[in-house]
Amino acid sequence: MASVELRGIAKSFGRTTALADVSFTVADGSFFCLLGPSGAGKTTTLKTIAGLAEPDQGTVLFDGVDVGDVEPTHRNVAMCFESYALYPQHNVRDNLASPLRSPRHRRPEAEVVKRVTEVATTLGIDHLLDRKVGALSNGQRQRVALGRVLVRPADAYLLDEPLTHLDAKLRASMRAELKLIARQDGTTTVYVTHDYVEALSLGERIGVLNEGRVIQVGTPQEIWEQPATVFVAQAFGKPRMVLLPGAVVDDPAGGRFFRDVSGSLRAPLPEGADVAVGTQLQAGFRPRDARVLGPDAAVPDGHVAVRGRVAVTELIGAQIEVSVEVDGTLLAVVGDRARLGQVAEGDRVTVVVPAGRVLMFEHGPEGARIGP
Ligand SMILES: Nc1ncnc2c1ncn2[C@@H]1O[C@H](COP(=O)(O)OP(=O)(O)OP(=O)(O)O)[C@@H](O)[C@H]1O
Repeated sequence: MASVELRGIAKSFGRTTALADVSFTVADGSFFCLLGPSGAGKTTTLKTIAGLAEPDQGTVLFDGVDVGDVEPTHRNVAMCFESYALYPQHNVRDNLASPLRSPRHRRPEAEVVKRVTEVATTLGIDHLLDRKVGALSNGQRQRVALGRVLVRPADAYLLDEPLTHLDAKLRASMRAELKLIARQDGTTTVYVTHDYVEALSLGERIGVLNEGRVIQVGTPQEIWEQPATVFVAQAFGKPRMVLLPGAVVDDPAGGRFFRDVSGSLRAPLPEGADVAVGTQLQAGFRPRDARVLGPDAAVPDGHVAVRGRVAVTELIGAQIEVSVEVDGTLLAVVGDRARLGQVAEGDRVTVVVPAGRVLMFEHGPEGARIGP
């Protein structure tokens, strides 16, 4: 086991910049999720850690030691790619056992059998041990590929979207298993995903990557409650965080506040924020934090309100999603069917949100959050 640190990694392929500036540290024995959209540079980051991609700039350190000159085979990391490399003509048992039979990591046969059985049982593929890999479904193959990584002790596991080909139910149970395995073994794990639910549920810390840059690193709670930018805020949560454009205005009673372009939302500025009058900002809140009231409802204490018209309602099981149009911006609210079920398309409504749940961001898709 080892800590893994990346310092200022840059990597280009021809004219494509895959990594512009990537720095983060994964503590020894911890589970780190790297989240980002397609093309963000997640796989290239993993390959750089594994030594399969040589950075143009920057340093990779294991336990504080620069591993720039250490060959991939000597880095003692186990990596699982999304496009898994298995031996199709061999059965599952031999595929799982092969890392433990290689000259470098050879183990006594009794230990190999024990370990293979354990891993196969954990991943729910023990009934497939005698089956040829070529005769498996994609989801089964993906679990074999993951098993090949987990079967041998390593300083770090590097997992690239290892659950994408599984159905939702299996993915959820594999997530739980993975969490258990990583905790029990205490192996440093870097887990790449573009699924925010996976990142939030698995990661002790999460690094958010976009266009080859680390935008924020933090615990799931920090990332959720204090997103560094609009990009991070909108990368987590479905429906996405709602953003209303507006500007800072003078409060005749003293101080300043935020007013959205429709003029109906007035929200306090974050404590300590020193933003000039006229500065364009965006107010953001999570659809789950909002409630829909009647058009003339009184605004509850400690809440802010915005008025609009219901554009669409959509039933999602016991929940209902209501899209409210406010001066050209669609604003999603999610809640219980029982609570929101009375709302009909075309209704005039008041959307209320606890003032403490409203975040302020600078203008633009990369706008930084203002406040502590
Ligand atoms: N071998 C390569 N040759 C040329 N360009 C590459 C190569 N590998 C990656 N890239 C480019 O670098 C960028 C980052 O790619 P990378 O595979 O790291 O992204 P990713 O976040 O893992 O994406 P995905 O989620 O789609 O797998 C992309 O623009 C990609 O096209």
